[in-house]
Amino acid sequence: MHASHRWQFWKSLTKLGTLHRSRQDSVKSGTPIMPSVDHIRAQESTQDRDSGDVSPVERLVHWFKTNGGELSPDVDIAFSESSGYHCRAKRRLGSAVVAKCPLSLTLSYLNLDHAQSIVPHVESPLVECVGQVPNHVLTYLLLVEQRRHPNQDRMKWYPYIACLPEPGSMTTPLWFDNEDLKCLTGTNLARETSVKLDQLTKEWNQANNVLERVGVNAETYSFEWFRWAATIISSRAFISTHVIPGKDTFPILFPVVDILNHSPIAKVEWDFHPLQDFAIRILNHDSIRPGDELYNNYAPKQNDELLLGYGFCVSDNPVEQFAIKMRLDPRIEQAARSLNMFEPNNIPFEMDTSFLSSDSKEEPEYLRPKGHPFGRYVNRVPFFRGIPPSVMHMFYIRALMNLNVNPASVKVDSIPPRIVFETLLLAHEAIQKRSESLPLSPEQRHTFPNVKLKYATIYREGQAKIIHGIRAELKAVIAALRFYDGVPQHPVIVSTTEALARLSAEFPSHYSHFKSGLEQQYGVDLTSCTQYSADISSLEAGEQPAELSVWKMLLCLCLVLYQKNESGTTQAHNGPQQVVYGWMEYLISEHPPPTRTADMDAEMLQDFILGWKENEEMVERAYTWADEVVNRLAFPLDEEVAGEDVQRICMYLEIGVGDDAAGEWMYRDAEKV
Ligand SMILES: C[S@@+](CC[C@H](N)C(=O)[O-])C[C@H]1O[C@@H](n2cnc3c(N)ncnc32)[C@H](O)[C@@H]1O
Repeated sequence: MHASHRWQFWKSLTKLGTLHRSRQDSVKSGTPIMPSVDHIRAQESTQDRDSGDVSPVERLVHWFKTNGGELSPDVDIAFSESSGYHCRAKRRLGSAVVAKCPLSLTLSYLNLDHAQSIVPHVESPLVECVGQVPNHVLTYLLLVEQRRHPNQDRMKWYPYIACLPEPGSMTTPLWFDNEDLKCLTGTNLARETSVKLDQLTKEWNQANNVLERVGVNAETYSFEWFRWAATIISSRAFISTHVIPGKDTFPILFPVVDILNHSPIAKVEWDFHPLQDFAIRILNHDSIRPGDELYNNYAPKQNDELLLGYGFCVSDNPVEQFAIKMRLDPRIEQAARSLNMFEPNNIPFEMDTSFLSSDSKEEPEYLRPKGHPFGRYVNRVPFFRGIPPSVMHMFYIRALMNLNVNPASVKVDSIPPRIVFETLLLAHEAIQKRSESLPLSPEQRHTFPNVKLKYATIYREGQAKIIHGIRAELKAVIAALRFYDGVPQHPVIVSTTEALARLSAEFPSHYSHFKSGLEQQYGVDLTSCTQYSADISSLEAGEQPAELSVWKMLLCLCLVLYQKNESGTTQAHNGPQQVVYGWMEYLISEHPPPTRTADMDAEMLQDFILGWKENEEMVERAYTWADEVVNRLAFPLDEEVAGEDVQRICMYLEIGVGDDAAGEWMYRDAEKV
């Protein structure tokens, strides 16, 4: 089979579960029929080779070979606590084929279907259930029957079943107790586990109804054993497609071929001969040394799939991604559609538009960390490349809504920086929120109370690393724009602290008046910037942060100063810098001043705006504008002031309009913004 074929096959392989870490029989219903793990291991290790006793694995190999299976003479099947059964090279491999299993030894529902002649029939009361329960459920029932039959050693697959892991050693989340499940809190698997358990319960109930109807004793098929069979299938079954073409796909067990463990870097080939057999070949068999473990490659699987299906995870899994589900409110989506925002020519950032034609509601979407082997998403804006296009498109739509921008007025090949910035804020806010339920662990743990917790922790921490990595990437851009000191030369994010510093430098007398207004109205002192920052961020005005109101006053004053300068009645103290005027020019272009005034607290204005009386009408109009601008464009930013975490209210401000360099920050890598 060619590599691409193999990849496809693996991709569609059914999901699987766990191994025989400790094969004690945890099933409550009486004495275990099969030997316990300790018993097996005792047999595997202390076997007296001359006594004629046969260990379970020897019995398996004997059964396999005498029934047409092939196992390379250069390999051994070994058992260890950490790897369960696995395959090792005894010596250099003479051939690429490790094991080949004939179709006649496979186990699936098909063995119960006496109308077919592809695989041998088994005699069982379950034959009555064919066509009455889904095929995969019938396979679970057959497995349970084989495992729990009173004369199990006379059953067709006894040597194989005797080497399968027991319920007590299952480590998929279907076997997690409440303590173990806590470790999944905040991860996507928390929900998927409960969905899967619900589905299994439903299937079990339906199977019970059918068993009762056809007169099969349902006691054998307890939920515990049903769940065991489902885990065996998810952790080691293949799909039938390539070996039994022309039939609907179903899970099928290939004894012995399924004994190889997974390595994401193993180079293997799956060699299917339709209606005959299936062999596993090691492509680099020449480089295998005696004693090496021989691995299969279950395909590039993420840890959620590995944990849920197989009960283990790979540390630093190179293909790990973070599944996200984010949807627009259906009414917003409908409105956006009617504005043609789902047309390929309206997709921003040069993103791939294929998501428009796929049913994105069905397909999982993933955040991808830097250096991911699948590559990242195409996006003109480097720091958006870890986020899937459909999700970025959603943030973009919401950004236009927030800014009240008509999509028809935006050229998607030159999106204004303020829109990109709003999109960035929304993306950061959403990712930040999602990441809060998955905090990064302060230190790496090395010991765990049980295997389930070990793998759940590897999964959880891998997920946390990705979402916090993406969050940090976005945050770094915001942080790089955040401005604290000096004279800004480019777009910046400022709080009122820095904006007031500019006012002080450029309009000292207006600043002094404003400063006393702050003291009078809020009791905050501007003599120390740090003290002011800490005080203002802890104050509320009405139900809102007081800093919002300060911004309104400040922008009102700045607009008045700007308009008076325009009309030639005032000039900035510090002449050429005039950052304040540049900011006003930019804000006016974003939000033109209104022609009417709204209600306001005139007395309050008086405290902040020097010369308010003489320019009453102008000030009131300026305040109306400032109120709208702040409500639309100001945003909260969490940061540390004097060792405390506080929330500042900030503005993104460019200096003037038509500055071609204003959007440079959007196309630089996050670290270089
Ligand atoms: C197809 S079986 C492989 C044979 C298995 N070791 C056994 O004892 O039967 C898949 C199971 O092996 C275990 N396994 C496979 N690869 C593993 C790995 N890299 N690390 C830990 N366990 C692994 C998991 O329990 C998984 O559910």
